Amino acid sequence: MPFRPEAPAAAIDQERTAVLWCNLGSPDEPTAQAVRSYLSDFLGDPRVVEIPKALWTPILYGIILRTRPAKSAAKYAGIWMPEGAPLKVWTQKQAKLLAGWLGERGHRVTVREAMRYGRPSIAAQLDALEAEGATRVLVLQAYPQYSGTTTASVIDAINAWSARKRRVPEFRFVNDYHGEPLYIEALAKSVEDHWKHHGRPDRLLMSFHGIPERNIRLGDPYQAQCLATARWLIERLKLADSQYRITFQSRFGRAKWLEPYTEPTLRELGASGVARVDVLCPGFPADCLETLEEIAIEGRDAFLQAGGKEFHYIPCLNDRGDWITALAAIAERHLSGWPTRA
Ligand SMILES: C=CC1=C(C)c2cc3[nH]c(cc4nc(cc5[nH]c(cc1n2)c(C)c5CCC(=O)O)C(CCC(=O)O)=C4C)c(C)c3C=C
Ligand SMILES: [Fe+2]
Ligand SMILES: [Fe+2]
Repeated sequence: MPFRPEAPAAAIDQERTAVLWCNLGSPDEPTAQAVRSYLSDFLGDPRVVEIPKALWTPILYGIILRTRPAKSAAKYAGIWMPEGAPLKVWTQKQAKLLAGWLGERGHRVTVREAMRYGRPSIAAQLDALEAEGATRVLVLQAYPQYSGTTTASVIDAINAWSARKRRVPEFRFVNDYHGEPLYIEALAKSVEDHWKHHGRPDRLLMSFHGIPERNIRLGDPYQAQCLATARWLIERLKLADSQYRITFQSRFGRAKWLEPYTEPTLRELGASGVARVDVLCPGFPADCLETLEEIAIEGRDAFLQAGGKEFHYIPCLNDRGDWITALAAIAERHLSGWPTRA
């Protein structure tokens, strides 16, 4: 039988577009066992801990994974939602809302959430999209500021999946959106909404997740992007220098991480007579352990114990309409040129 190529029109009709909304991920349950499995995946990622494997593996398995899982599990238990881990619940909801928004604008795209560590994994979601016939995938990440430790690690996971495939879909990656005006506007509105109900604080503290300072010296643009996001927000909210602080949280290990550190800053503010502080975490689009526990519980305690009088935690963007609109605008811009309209 002679070879009969498919008609070009039929081939084009078979193109399917998808958006993969990626976030860090959480353990399946708030138990030491589930946290151990999650942390071994997370902390075994060479993008996250850049210590040579021969040195790091014995420390990770011999020390960290013996003690940290139970402690972290207790913290997760304190913030767990009826539907599951907050980060997963919000990320899933964001994917649904984004799909609805894009659908209403006439785009024929599938949106799926995926987790870099834990479930649903990036590989499992790409397998599902492949089974549904997706031939183009736009990869969006829940990290507005680029870091090798997060953004590049998601790209590594996509590449690892692709390495096992004969037909690799056409991928597009959005590496950051730290200066996206609609993202800044959604953050500003979330702060203004809070202030409308609760009045204004003496200080607004903007806390970003930290990374080792060494990563910055080696070329990671993360710190510059966090500072730029904060700067846009400060300008939009018309804050004077005395009205805000920018800090970095979640230091891990003994190396120097980005400074100033969040918790010591909260203590310093409480001790120096600042009565009320409001904390916003602009780098986290979804509430999670780092915001609900480390800031809203531990940070509050630190500030009040040091002498502060009133502590307000301003929630992450989560399912705010203005944030979903921002996300959809970013998606739409990067979908352009792909025929997604029915
Ligand atoms: C060990 C090094 C770590 C680096 C580097 C790091 C960078 C980094 N992380 C986020 C966002 C999140 N991290 C979260 C939890 C978390 N982070 C680390 C360590 C590093 N993060 C650990 C060990 C943990 C797990 C919890 C614990 O045991 O303390 C989370 C929350 C996850 C959840 O389930 O809620 C987020 C989100 C960013 C943005 C970042 C670099 C820019
Ligand atoms: Fe982290
Ligand atoms: Fe933490």
